[in-house]
Amino acid sequence: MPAGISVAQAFDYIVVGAGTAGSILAARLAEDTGTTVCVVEAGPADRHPLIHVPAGFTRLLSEPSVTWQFRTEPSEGTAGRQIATVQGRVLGGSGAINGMIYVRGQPADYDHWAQLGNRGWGYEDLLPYFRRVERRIGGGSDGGTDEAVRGRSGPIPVTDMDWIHPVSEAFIDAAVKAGMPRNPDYNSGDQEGVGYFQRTIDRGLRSTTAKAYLKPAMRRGAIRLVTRATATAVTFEGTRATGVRVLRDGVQAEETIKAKREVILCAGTVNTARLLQISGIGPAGLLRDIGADVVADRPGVGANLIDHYSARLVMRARPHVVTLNELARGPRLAGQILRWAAKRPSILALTPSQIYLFRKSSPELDLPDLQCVFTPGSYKEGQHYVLDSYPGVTGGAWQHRPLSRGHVHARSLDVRVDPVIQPNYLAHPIDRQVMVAGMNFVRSLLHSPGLAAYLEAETIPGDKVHTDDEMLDFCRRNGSTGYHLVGTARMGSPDDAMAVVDDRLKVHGVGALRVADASVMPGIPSANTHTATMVVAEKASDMIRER
Ligand SMILES: Cc1cc2nc3c(=O)[nH]c(=O)nc-3n(C[C@H](O)[C@H](O)[C@H](O)COP(=O)(O)OP(=O)(O)OC[C@H]3O[C@@H](n4cnc5c(N)ncnc54)[C@H](O)[C@@H]3O)c2cc1C
Repeated sequence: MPAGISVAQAFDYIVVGAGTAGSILAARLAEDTGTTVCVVEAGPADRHPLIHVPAGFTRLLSEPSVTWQFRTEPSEGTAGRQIATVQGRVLGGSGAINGMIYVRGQPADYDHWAQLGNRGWGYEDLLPYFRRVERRIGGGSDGGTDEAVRGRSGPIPVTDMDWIHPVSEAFIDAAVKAGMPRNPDYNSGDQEGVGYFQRTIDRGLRSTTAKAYLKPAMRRGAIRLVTRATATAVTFEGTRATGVRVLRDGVQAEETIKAKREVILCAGTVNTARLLQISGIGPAGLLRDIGADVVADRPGVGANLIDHYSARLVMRARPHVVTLNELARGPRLAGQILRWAAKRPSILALTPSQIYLFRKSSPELDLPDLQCVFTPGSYKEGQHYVLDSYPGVTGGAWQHRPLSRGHVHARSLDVRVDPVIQPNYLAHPIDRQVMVAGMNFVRSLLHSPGLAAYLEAETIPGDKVHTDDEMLDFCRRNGSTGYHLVGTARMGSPDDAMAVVDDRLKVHGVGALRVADASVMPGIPSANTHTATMVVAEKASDMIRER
């Protein structure tokens, strides 16, 4: 780690944020001989051991040394509650603390982006990038992998679930009996069905873009990574971005790093919007309120915030059933640790949910609009990821493509003051309807005859909830973030007043500034958002390198 940042040296590119997207982008840009890249990351290096052990996920969420401990604003959709919407603040970003579930989404998601006028962002355009990211391991000829669609040699390992519980199999059987197809590969372009999630876990360890892209690129040189350094503003000459001001941990004075070609923001959906606003790019009224000099009046900066809102049901399992709740304690846990150390299937290398179900909430629909999940473990009511003291299982649901839209607004020019984050969950009536349909379906599966040998009673929501209105009320009081925030710097054409970047990810109204992270997505994919973010970064790198 350098003792100071040389303000004298200018880099070709400055990448703000060494998260999911920033780590890919910096690595790709540095592939061109002679190109210099400086990466500024607010968080520390990824030395925390729980980053690398998949089961560490639950603990990391409350670990302020590697996270932004953001909270949403109260809203009607959350019955006035605030929700902790933690984001990664460490090398690897949210990808270093996420659930490691690997979902591409539906071709129609990306075709919709293209239909909005974003040239080159349709599914067929993006397929080479989906393939370039991944190293699909397993799923050979009889495992349903279409070699023309999947990638076998990319940096990010994608593996199949290797830890199978009998109650998980019973849940899948129940879904099949209810008419769901068992899908051999939901990442093939045809998502509908039920089965086990694919994961970004390899030989028991989490993969991140920092480990898979950035670190190997740094060993080749040409990248200067500065951790524990928060970008406080983009600097401009007129409307051309010239660099970033940064504040390093424990240092009072800001320093300026200069970019000869471009500044690229990869700070994530919340921080990118806030950084644009405090740098003077955003709705003029908001900029004036926080005291920012207006560089470009772009009303869309911070608008269009989208997230998946999820809720869960819990069933108490019969006393003889050994669920994750029991395996994660005492001598059984010791056994699991030994298995993990020996690289055998273990609960230490699990994703938070193991089973997916992609489903249409109504038969008239063309495509699934719901993601439902199942895991043979359960958490205490009102507490995030604290296991129950009795055997239990959890089912959950969220709507793939919510229509509710929220916003991120800086409260202050000081990056240490958290911004307003208002996702407006369940504000749209269709979102409420689809949420309830998803919960009702999962509930029906949990109570199906095939599961009766394993499960004895519903504990959450339990017998207080019968009607759709009661289920909606339950979701409002108990639902939570999917941690899939996107959209606050959305892509769109110059004549779209609410667009923030164009389809080459250049920020409208200014020069030498791009955004390349989850914030540019105009709509939320029908997926957990890590894969789509990696694809945005891969495509951005080709556009910047004019390839
Ligand atoms: C808890 C959690 C669980 C999730 N689970 C899954 C999952 O299982 N599967 C899935 O597909 N998706 C999942 N996601 C979503 C997925 O991880 C994100 O969509 C994706 O990582 C976003 O990537 P990004 O590059 O936009 O932002 P990030 O990866 O968050 O990177 C942004 C980086 O920029 C840094 N930064 C921010 N502001 C500044 C600043 N001013 N100066 C310097 N650096 C800055 C941050 O510290 C961070 O490292 C999850 C997310 C979370 C938070």
